[in-house]
Amino acid sequence: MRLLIDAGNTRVKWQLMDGSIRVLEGVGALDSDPFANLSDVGGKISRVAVSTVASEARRCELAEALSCYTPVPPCFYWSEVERAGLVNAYEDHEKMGADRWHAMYGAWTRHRGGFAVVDAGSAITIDYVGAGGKHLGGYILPGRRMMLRSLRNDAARIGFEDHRSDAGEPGASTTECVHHGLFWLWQSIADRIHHDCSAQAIGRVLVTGGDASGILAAGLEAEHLPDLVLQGLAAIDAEAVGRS
Ligand SMILES: Nc1ncnc2c1ncn2[C@@H]1O[C@H](COP(=O)(O)OP(=O)(O)O)[C@@H](O)[C@H]1O
Ligand SMILES: CC(C)(COP(=O)(O)O)[C@@H](O)C(=O)NCCC(=O)O
Ligand SMILES: [K+]
Repeated sequence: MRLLIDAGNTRVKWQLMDGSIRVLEGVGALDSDPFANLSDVGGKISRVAVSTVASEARRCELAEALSCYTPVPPCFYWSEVERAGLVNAYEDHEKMGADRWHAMYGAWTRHRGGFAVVDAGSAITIDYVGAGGKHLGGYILPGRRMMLRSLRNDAARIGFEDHRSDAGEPGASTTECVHHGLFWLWQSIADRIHHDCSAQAIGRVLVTGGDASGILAAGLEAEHLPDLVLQGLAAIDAEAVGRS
């Protein structure tokens, strides 16, 4: 069986696959033993494929954590210049987060037309791909927890409650101003993505990441694929096995 891992800055997401069947899955912070559910099945793992954007130290910790469950060495996959007609816009492709490349490739394996990929994770990334597979570039913005954390930590007099809100009207308390402000920002991001897509004749938006449902609630018209990074990673790993 194949273990697929998407290690983001906040959480590790994994799926254990038997061919195309998902046998087990898990999610959790690296420090909270996210692979605990693998204890009974570790011996059945024959391949481990990883997409990570965490630091080099965290990458080593991940490999260490995995070694408690399987002796199979993890295979790390990174951003590429090109794959099967999908062409990276970055001059220095190694600088692009692996998750962005794998999410775009997951989208590319599903839709050969143009698309936008929105990954609302620790950071929010938006990437545009034209109909011919050319990556047109993207954006990186702070994500929900990052924004709230910076407001809490970097301003002395912004005290607010934890509170999820799907309201974007002007707030009448600090808590409302912060949470409505976040939703209002997401509404603006959604509008802007729709605008960019129509300007570039992109007809499809795919969204993934821990805050995908929040961005959808803010009006983003998109297909929600929570495991898009793992889908791209799975396709790339399968192609690597096919070649060997
Ligand atoms: N249980 C959770 N723990 C942490 N973040 C969560 C959780 N549920 C939703 N989120 C949201 O998901 C975002 C992180 O998304 P995720 O896809 O896990 O990030 P990453 O891929 O960067 O690890 C956070 O901004 C947070 O608002
Ligand atoms: C932008 C990201 C932090 C998003 O990762 P995430 O928030 O999902 O953990 C990650 O893709 C990354 O570290 N990128 C490197 C810089 C770049 O893509 O240009
Ligand atoms: K991610």
